[in-house]
Amino acid sequence: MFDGAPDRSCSFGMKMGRGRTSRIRRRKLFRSSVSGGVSESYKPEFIELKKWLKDRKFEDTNLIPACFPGTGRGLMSKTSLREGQVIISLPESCLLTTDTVIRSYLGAYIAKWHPPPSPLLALCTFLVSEKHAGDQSLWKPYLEILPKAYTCPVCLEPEVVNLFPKPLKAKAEEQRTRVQEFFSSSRDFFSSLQPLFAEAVESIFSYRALLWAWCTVNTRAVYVKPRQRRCFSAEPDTCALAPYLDLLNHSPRVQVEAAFNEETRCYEIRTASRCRKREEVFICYGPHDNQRLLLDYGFVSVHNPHACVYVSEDILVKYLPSIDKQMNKKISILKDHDFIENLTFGWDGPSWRLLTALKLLCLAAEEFMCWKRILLGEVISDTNEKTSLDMAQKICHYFTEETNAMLEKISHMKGEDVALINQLTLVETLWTEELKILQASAEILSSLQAPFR
Ligand SMILES: C[S@@+](CC[C@H](N)C(=O)[O-])C[C@H]1O[C@@H](n2cnc3c(N)ncnc32)[C@H](O)[C@@H]1O
Repeated sequence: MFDGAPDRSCSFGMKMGRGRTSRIRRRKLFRSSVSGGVSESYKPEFIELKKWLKDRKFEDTNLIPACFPGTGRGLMSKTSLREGQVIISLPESCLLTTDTVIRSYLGAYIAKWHPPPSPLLALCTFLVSEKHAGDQSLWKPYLEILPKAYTCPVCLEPEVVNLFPKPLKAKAEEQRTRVQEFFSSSRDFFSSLQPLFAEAVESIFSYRALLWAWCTVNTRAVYVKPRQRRCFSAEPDTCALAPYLDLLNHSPRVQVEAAFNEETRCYEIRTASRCRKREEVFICYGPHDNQRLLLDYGFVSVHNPHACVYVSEDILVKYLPSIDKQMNKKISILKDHDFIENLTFGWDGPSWRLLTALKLLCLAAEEFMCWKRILLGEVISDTNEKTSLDMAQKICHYFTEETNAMLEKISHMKGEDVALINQLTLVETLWTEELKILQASAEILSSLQAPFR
């Protein structure tokens, strides 16, 4: 979670916008938010968790667990929350870190294992082992509220991953390979733990169990200051599981500050957004687009201002005149100047990067020497402006057709395979959001094209 999780850099400690405009914008956003949450604090698992937290000196006065129509399980405000208020302050004793693992019965096994295990492996091993311990586990109340299954791409059926937009599909396949390698490279370490268990370790540390633990850390861990310990490999040791606090869902529209406070020795979250009583309280996991949210957290955010549609090199080339003798040169200029990736359509139309790449690709032979001016954002000619906008519109149209075809295919599959309905709905939401972006982009492009007609 929150960008401290494996493979991610931290963006959870973002600064809040402090000006008048951002305050007004936040208020407006806040007013339009929906709630309708139903409290879940009466549920036995939350009563147990509350007791467990209280024993560790944490009592929450601001929030209660609840279920919300759009986002599922999350936290709801008990009272109205002010801008700048600390909404949660979780004592160090509640955090599950590699320190917890080292202090446990696993510590001696980690210390003697070569090559040293990664901090991620230590956390995952602890989660699997404690889950296996059941009633005997000191962490049981926390383990009980963790999801039983996840929706990160690695957990989805291959036929569903196959329906992803191309760039996401490639990343999803990488994710699957990475988790499989994580499992196969950890098996010897798991075997070394056999003296701790009555059952065969293979049945405890199965692929399924490790996958569950990997997803738990990947979707829920908060970022803590890196530690360096010789008993671990060199990978960053920056993840901590933060029971209860990890029930907070993501909204791209809120801003928070979150960090471990060295003075209070608590992990604290301060919100920059006001929140009325009984509203869902959100934090922001980072300014992620929907493909990234699906890859890292297994969900899609509707109306996400950071959502976009990616245009890859092959699509660019597909729409260029095949007779352009300078095409290869143009592509290599784009590559050399880092203009071949992250070309997108967003809610505001084609990104500046996409339009710049298209302008360069559309340069007429006699304009070619001006390519540097294009990269600096200059206008070269009306013809160049027009042809690049026309090409953007064609690409947008191509994506719209592709998206409609995918939505039709998904709708058909939903009728055919009821068991896959939730997974299919997830990918359908992604495509539906992409379609809305493309429709907005097509309109903006039409208005940009108008002066050239
Ligand atoms: C840190 S947990 C948040 C609590 C989680 N909803 C739960 O019930 O345990 C992160 C996970 O919550 C879900 N989630 C977070 N924000 C969401 C949102 N805006 N809409 C839908 N699901 C969301 C995703 O499954 C994500 O992997």
